[in-house]
Amino acid sequence: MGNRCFHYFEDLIFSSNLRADLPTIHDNNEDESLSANAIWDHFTNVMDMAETGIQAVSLLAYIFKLAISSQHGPVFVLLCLCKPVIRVFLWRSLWERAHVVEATDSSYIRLRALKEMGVEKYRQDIISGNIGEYILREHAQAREELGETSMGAPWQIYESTQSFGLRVMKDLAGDLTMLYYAWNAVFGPEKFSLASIAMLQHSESILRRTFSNGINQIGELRQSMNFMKRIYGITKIANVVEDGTLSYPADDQSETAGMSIDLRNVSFSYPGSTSKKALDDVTISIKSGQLVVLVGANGSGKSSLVKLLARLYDATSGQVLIDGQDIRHYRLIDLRGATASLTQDHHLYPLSLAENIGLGHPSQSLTENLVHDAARKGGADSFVSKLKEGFSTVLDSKDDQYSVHAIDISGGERQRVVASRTFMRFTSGRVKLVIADEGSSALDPQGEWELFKNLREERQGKTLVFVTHRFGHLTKYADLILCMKEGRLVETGSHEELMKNPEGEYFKLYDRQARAFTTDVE
Ligand SMILES: Nc1ncnc2c1ncn2[C@@H]1O[C@H](COP(=O)(O)OP(=O)(O)OP(=O)(O)O)[C@@H](O)[C@H]1O
Repeated sequence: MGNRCFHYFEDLIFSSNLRADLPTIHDNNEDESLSANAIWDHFTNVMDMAETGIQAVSLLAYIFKLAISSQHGPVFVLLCLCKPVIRVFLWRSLWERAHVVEATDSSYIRLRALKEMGVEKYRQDIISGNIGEYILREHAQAREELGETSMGAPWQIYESTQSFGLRVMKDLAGDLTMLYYAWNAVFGPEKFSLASIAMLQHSESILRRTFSNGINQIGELRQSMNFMKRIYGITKIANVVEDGTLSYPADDQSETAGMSIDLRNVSFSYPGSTSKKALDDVTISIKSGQLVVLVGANGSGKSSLVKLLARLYDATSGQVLIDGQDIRHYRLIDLRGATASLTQDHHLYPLSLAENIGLGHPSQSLTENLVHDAARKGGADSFVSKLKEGFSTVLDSKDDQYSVHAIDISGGERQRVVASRTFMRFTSGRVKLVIADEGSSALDPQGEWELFKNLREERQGKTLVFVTHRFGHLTKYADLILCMKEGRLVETGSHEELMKNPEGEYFKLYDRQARAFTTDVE
């Protein structure tokens, strides 16, 4: 039963995660804490609390009966309950109110950041940079600066801020039964037998403990119930990027045409971003079948632009038109099927290399000759064939604690596998837009040259949009070069046209790169 519940929660989270798009993940990132383990813990908490509740009611009935039979009546029962009841009313929990927790203490923030550097991800940099001592020193200093400030959880800190008077009142309420015994001992000793005092005291202390436990758990109960509610909430979260209804490509569209793209006054800010816009009033027209190259300094908005084309995000304002229609009107499944993207952010899946390539076209992922052909075009075949298990090799998944493989490949080899996946995608015959965002950044010059050559050979019926910092391979073949600066489109044209303006951004970027090879001047 436990296992089945656990798997049910696990599958629910897994399918919701797979369904969510990027802005939705951003908006709901608090739900990273949502795991089947956590839910199972909360579920068992609720069960424990129900048990405590039943215990408390039974004990109360028992004490009531005892008190009546020993002639102390309901007054004594009321006194017993005073403390727990007062605690209920004075209970102060952060979970009772909507709250946002933000750390503002700079020493606290620094201490947390330094602690974070203890994880494996930073080991190599810390060892090779020889900065272990530095981190320890800074950590000690931040700890000292933090002084007595609590590092506790926000809800604990909140509970401890209750006024002194109220806390004293809560404590005094616990001594009322003792006062009752004392009063009776002095003014009516005949009412008590030693046996009845012992029994009442014993039952009272059990009742108090049970109530205290229950009350301590009230905050947890709320937290647990809210947590459990969230699991059902995540299945209902609608994606921010809404689906459209139009098929793509439209039936009347030529089978052989690539995607045409128009951006009209497009501005874009990332969800939650308070800094400047990633794209600011960009207007672009890309014709069907063109080879377009996007250039610009770091942070100029190139990747953001191609993310809008892949509809990973929607523009904040303005319009993106695909073949004359608003991109939001098309069915997402069609648009994504018509787009092949190759970026430096792509990862390999913890599956075999064959599947890693084959998943470019999932329904043909096991078709060996297609996979091998894609691997050849992506430049992965030569290194894969040298691996002992060839295309069946499963790479070591660093996140899998039970993984016993020790096989890993270089950054450039990974990029070749991802590029092969893109060539595999072409075999669907549905691709009309190819986006390559620095997808060759880790390749050696020969590999990069071959990749671009192979991509150009596949360009029939496709529009190609490349993002690059390296001029040469691509810019000389470009039908259109778009030059970005600080989120704005500052220049467009062919290489020859743009090179005619020595004051232009493109000329400066090109010139700086060319001079690196011809002079020693910085
Ligand atoms: N996920 C994100 N959340 C918030 N801001 C982002 C995010 N990604 C990028 N930005 C910001 O958006 C702006 C444009 O970034 P973008 O990645 O589009 O630039 P780029 O031209 O591709 O840069 P690079 O050449 O370094 O890859 C930058 O100011 C960047 O800091």
